[in-house]
Amino acid sequence: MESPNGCSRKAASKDVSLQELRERLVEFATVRGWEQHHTPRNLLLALVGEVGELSEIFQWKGEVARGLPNWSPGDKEHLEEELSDVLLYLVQLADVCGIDLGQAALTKIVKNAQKYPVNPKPSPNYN
Ligand SMILES: Nc1ccn([C@H]2C[C@H](O)[C@@H](COP(=O)(O)OP(=O)(O)OP(=O)(O)O)O2)c(=O)n1
Repeated sequence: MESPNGCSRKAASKDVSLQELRERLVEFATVRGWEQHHTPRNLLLALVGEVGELSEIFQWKGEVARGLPNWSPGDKEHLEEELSDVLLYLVQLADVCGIDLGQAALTKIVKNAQKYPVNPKPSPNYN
């Protein structure tokens, strides 16, 4: 079944690994001769720029309900693109820094759980 942006549901539900993205991005840059430009600093600046573009989508909209029920297919497609740009630059940044992003993220989740145990005293942020 086709989604509004033309992607099949099967393709949309495929479990994509960070390693696959990393490999695809290395190929993308290599065949264009862009590796020389993909330095940590340049990729960080590109990432921040894309975070800005992502922010613009939400700018001035007020609070937005989870699932974006009132957004048009076009708005959702735009969001998909900007989220992807952020992810793709983040994956590239981690790669050129020699960081295994998937493992690093799993390790950070463990650290987060230790820092914020279940059933602590009521958090002032949520009460
Ligand atoms: N040197 C580059 C340039 C682009 N890209 C990839 C990563 C992003 O997914 C996307 C970014 O492309 P654009 O700079 O054209 O940005 P947008 O797609 O957001 O276009 P626009 O800024 O016109 O909305 O392309 C990349 O890997 N390396």
